Amino acid sequence: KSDGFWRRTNMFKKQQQDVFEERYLRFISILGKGNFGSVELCRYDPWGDNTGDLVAVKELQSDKKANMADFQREIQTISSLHCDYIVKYKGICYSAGRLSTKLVMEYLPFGSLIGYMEKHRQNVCTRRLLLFASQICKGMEYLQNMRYVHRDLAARNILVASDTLVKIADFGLTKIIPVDKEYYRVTQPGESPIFWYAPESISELKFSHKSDVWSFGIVLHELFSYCDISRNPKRKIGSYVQSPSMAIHLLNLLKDNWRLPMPSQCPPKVHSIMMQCWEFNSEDRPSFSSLQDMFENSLVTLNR
Ligand SMILES: Cc1cnc(Nc2cc(F)c(C3CCN(C)CC3)c(F)c2)nc1Nc1ccc(F)c(N2CCCS2(=O)=O)c1
Repeated sequence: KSDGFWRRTNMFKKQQQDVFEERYLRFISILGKGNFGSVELCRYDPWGDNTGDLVAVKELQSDKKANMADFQREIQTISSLHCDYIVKYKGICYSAGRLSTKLVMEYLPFGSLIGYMEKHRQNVCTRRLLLFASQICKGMEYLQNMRYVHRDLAARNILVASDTLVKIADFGLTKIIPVDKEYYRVTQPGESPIFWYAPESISELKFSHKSDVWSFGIVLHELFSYCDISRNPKRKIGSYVQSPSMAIHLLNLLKDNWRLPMPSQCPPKVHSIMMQCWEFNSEDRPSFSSLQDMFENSLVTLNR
């Protein structure tokens, strides 16, 4: 079995598969709703005196039984990940009444990176953007070592734990790369906006660590554009609109070597890293470990 397999199965680390009792899970507010289901802020308060922990609880839309298998896989995935730059799994809650399972995770108070950047864009300096970028890169390097492909890396799926810490969230589309292959081919097109997709993912539905690197380049662009999608040229070509003709249009643009322009006040070195992530041929793109070195160096030079 591959080393990724052994690490995932936690043969050596007793899985604290904590079960949370629904009666102690006190609803506070809805954090987000989507086609995936919903994520709620709750307090797990067995003592009933408000001393319990705040937790983020994700549950499937009850009518989406079809996704139950996907949700089970998401729970299996997130419970196997132990990394400072990935949102932490806390346990599961079987809600008897609704015959459904809820995924309990740590609560990150600052919300999604997009909301955070919109709110704090005035005082987030380049050094902090590079810190966030290198943290996302570390999280992705860890995922790669576990032989997982995220497949939906985007600023909307990055959460902010504090002013100096961001974490990767939402493993709903994450797949394991089989040991004998370098990529995962999905059977039907997903629902994610093709804006974050590598060319081979658009044209052949192929996903690999190198297609995650392409998406990481897009996240870099989002970071250094302060997640301001209004100033985002690809929005104009409507790549938020999912349609086959749009995919062909985007693919031809990429084949003609069109790429997102450098965001204003983005350091040229960071732009060159983005361009390396956006090499048309997946094998020409850097790995997350070599990207990590590039950030270490740029953080150092920026310090001087
Ligand atoms: C696991 C987790 C831990 N902590 C947190 N904290 C968190 C804290 C917050 F104040 C907010 C907002 C901030 C803005 N005001 C207006 C509303 C609440 C917030 F949205 C989140 N959220 C988590 N998950 C989560 C929540 C919500 C989600 F829409 C999505 N997702 C969406 C599609 C991919 S997604 O799965 O990432 C994941």
